[in-house]
Amino acid sequence: MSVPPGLPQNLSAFDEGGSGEWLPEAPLKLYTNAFVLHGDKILLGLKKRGLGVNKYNGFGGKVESRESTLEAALRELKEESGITAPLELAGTLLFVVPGEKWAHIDIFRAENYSGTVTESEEMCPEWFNQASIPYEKMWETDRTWLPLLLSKRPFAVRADFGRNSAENYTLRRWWVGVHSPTV
Ligand SMILES: COc1nc(N)nc2c1ncn2[C@H]1C[C@H](O)[C@@H](COP(=O)(O)OP(=O)(O)OP(=O)(O)O)O1
Repeated sequence: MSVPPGLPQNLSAFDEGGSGEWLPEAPLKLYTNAFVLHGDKILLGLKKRGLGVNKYNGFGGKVESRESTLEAALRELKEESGITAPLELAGTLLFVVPGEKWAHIDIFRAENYSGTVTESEEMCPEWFNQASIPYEKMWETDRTWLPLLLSKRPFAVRADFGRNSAENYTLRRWWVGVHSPTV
C-alpha cells in the first residue's frame, strides 16, 4: 500500500487500517502535542474542554502566528501542565475530518522536566505507568503510534475521521509510517 497523500513519501508502512478513499486535500492548520516521560511513567492530561474533551492526551494546542512549533509546544506544555521540558520532535500526525482544515500536529517528547505539575483550566494532569497507558480513554489511533514515541522511533501518521456531532468522531482509515532502517 502506498504512502497516503500529505505524508512524506519516503516512509514504510508500520500499521494501517480502515477502508475507503482518503479524504480530499484541504488547507493546513498547525497544532502541537507533548508527552513527558519520567522513568517508567508518562504524564497525560484529561482534557476538560474543546477538541478531545474527556480524553487523555499529551499537552498541546494551536500554533500561533510567528511561533515555531517547538515554541508553541513549550508554551502549551507550560500553560496546560505548569512544567517545562527539553522537548524533541518525535513524530507527526495528520488529523483529517471532512469539510475542515487538515490538522498537522507536531508531536514532541521529553525524558525529564522542571517545575511542578499543576492542573489548568484545560487539562487535569496525571502520571501513568508506561505499561498501563489508558488507551481506551484516548484518541483511537494513539495506540498505534505512542509505542513508537516511547521507543524513540520517528513516525508519521494520517488518521481520517468522520464527524457525527461536535465531539463524536468515527475513525475511517489510518496509516502509520516509519523510516526504513538504513542498511
Ligand atoms: C487522532 O487525532 C488526534 N490524536 C491526538 N492524540 N491528539 C490530537 C488529535 N487531534 C488533535 N489532537 C490534539 C492536538 C492538540 O494538542 C489538541 C487540540 O488543541 P486545542 O484545540 O485544545 O488547542 P488550544 O490552543 O489549546 O485550544 P484553546 O483555544 O481552547 O486554548 O488535541
